[in-house]
Amino acid sequence: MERIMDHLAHERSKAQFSVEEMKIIWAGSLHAFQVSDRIARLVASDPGFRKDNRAVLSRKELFKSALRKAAYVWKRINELALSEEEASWLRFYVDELAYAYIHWGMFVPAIKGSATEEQQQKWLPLANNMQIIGTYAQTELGHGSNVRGLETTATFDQETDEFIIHSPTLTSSKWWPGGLGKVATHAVVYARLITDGQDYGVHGFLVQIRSLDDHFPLPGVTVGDIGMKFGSGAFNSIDNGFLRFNHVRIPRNQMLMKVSRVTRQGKYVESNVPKQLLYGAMVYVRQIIVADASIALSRAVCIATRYSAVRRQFGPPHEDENGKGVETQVIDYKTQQSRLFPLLASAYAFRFVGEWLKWLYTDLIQKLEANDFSTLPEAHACTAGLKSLTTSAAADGIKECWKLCGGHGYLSSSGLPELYAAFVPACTYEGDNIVLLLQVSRFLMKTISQLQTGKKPIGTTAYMAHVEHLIQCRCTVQKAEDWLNPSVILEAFEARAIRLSVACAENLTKFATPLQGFSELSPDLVEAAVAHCQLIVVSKFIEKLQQNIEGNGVKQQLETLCNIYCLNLIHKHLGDFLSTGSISPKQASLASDQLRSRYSKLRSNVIALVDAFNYTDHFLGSVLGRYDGNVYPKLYEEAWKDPLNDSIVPDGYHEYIQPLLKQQLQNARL
Ligand SMILES: CCCCCCCCCCCCCCCCC/C=C/C(=O)SCCNC(=O)CCNC(=O)[C@H](O)C(C)(C)COP(=O)(O)OP(=O)(O)OC[C@H]1O[C@@H](n2cnc3c(N)ncnc32)[C@H](O)[C@@H]1OP(=O)(O)O
Ligand SMILES: Cc1cc2nc3c(=O)[nH]c(=O)nc-3n(C[C@H](O)[C@H](O)[C@H](O)COP(=O)(O)OP(=O)(O)OC[C@H]3O[C@@H](n4cnc5c(N)ncnc54)[C@H](O)[C@@H]3O)c2cc1C
Repeated sequence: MERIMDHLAHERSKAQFSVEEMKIIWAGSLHAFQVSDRIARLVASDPGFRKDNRAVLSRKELFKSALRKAAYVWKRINELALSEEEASWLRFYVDELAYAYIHWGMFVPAIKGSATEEQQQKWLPLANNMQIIGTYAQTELGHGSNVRGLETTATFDQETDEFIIHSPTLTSSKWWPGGLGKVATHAVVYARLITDGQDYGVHGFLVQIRSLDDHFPLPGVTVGDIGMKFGSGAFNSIDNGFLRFNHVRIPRNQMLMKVSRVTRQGKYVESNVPKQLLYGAMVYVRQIIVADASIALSRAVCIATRYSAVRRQFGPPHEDENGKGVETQVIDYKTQQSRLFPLLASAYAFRFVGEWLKWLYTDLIQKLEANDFSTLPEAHACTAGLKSLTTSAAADGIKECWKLCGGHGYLSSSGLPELYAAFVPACTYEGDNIVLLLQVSRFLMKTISQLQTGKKPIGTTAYMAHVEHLIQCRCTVQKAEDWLNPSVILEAFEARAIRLSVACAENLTKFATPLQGFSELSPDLVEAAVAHCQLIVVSKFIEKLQQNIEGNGVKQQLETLCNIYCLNLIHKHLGDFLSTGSISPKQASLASDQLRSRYSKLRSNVIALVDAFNYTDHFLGSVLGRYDGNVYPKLYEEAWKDPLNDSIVPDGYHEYIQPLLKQQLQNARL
């Protein structure tokens, strides 16, 4: 048997902590680690889940392959009688975007969140058994961010006890819903509710769009795919669709009636729950997207880190562990470290804030069930803000990782182009990132105005209670080591965040109306929101370190990562920290010194830190990120697999190359 050479073994031997213990920290618990590890291996060893040919498939082949895999996933879930938790891990590791993401991720949560108990009893078993396949049809051709501006109508017909769903204009066509184009049989459709001639705004309706017998669109329904999207593979395996209704009738009881309902007599009746609960599915998914951001970024970082340890360029002659003369590993260049290590730290930071956000969401749901809506505004602000912050950083980070791998990063076989193409729309879907930050700033301005009324800020805004101190406090750092003190870091971030918010609140008063002020100051408001969200990530990382963290050297590594995450943010947003007087130029320079020294401290541990993600080679899907570091032979092998190399002389030679060459030859002879 061929011995598998581990080109990264020397790197692994340098680690100063227990990788196995870190895997548990990354997974969240021993149980989560064990389940996810088992399912990851199950997927990796099953040829039915092969994905290495995705980049060369045509759109139709890619789509069909995604359909096949989705059906195979369902079959395996049933054959193996997987629990809900195991099934989620299976879908996750299969790593193929398909209609099932929207069915399970949005359609089912929308029903759970907005349907009455009775409606849930009818529809959830059908959806849970995949007897119907659903999509989430909110966005329209002319309206995405502005949900209140949706045009599709749902007009109540008292005579027949039905709603008539209609698309009055081209711009009212539903546009983008995943799984809609070719697969979904049902949709949660967001439409303006009209009864008794009055428009009550946007509500959710459950509408069947295709026959369950022959899959043809039902009468009055026009539906199709919106076309190819950015990048090969990636989102092209999903049929994002368009949908138009021509007076389609649905029974009255297919309005999702938890938040409000229409009676048999056509009377609109509000329940005692806030109307924002209609947007509940978005809060749920935004929280999941934060976890996705840490996964996507950590995948890219794992690839770039392993490859940076394998790749060698320039440098004074070194001897490797076998005494052979070699060039410098690119990971030892300080520029490479200053680009890569903050991304590694961010992956961990996002993991922990994602864990916390999941807790916040679970807590919200428990409170909502007890009719306590008090934490809804904060949960909305946190999910919106952290979704925005983490997806923007992860998308930029993946792109940086591809550049960190030089030319080879641009190859499909690096896995990075597809990862980028698949992840970058997360900056737009579930709310454009800027629009979401403006929601956060609205929440911050409201919190600040309530300080004057004596209302005590809670949760992630609790720091605002100390506004008087934070507005005038001075950072105490005198030497580089002082930057390792978590309370010093926290105070600097709190001071920057509150000073930016207070400046916005003061400036807003200078405008004739709040609307005008919000519009004029929106870039500043976005910066204040970013500062607040970064503070949340920083504080949750620091809180994580205060927990009981077991394992040889694990806590020390996490402390170093936390320091790098925070100090790099100070470095990147120095303008904010200096202009608000939160730190001085001298302290900024000490922060940079400390950051450099943290990179050196982390260096020998980075391969082990990416190993702790516990990603199989199947999941990573990258020649550059292989666990064994055996990059070059495998790149060469992959190159041979390209369809262009199926023949020695390419198709088209006889039509287009040979005549050209012959012509040139004849011309030369003349
Ligand atoms: C192949 C390789 C594989 C690689 C894999 C790697 C990648 C893995 C990724 C995994 C992918 C998963 C698949 C994902 C599929 C994507 C599916 C996408 C679906 C969608 O996009 S669905 C459509 C989403 N649409 C939006 O998000 C629209 C955004 N707009 C809005 O949310 C709202 O319109 C608005 C909030 C911005 C403004 O609305 P409006 O004007 O009505 O609101 P106001 O500003 O006036 O606010 C009113 C008050 O309501 C509060 N509010 C607003 N929203 C909410 C909410 N959601 N919850 C609670 N409260 C809310 C405001 O704060 C206001 O409160 P106030 O007290 O009055 O101030
Ligand atoms: C891959 C993918 C999958 C999707 N899946 C679904 C789905 O399953 N179901 C569904 O319903 N939708 C889906 N969507 C649609 C998605 O939710 C919308 O694209 C998103 O909400 C943004 O809306 P928009 O496209 O209208 O952007 P726009 O709002 O038109 O944004 C365009 C620009 O205007 C700016 N802008 C907009 N409003 C403001 C403002 N008030 N202040 C300042 N700037 C502003 C934005 O920042 C952006 O730069 C999907 C989208 C993508 C890309």
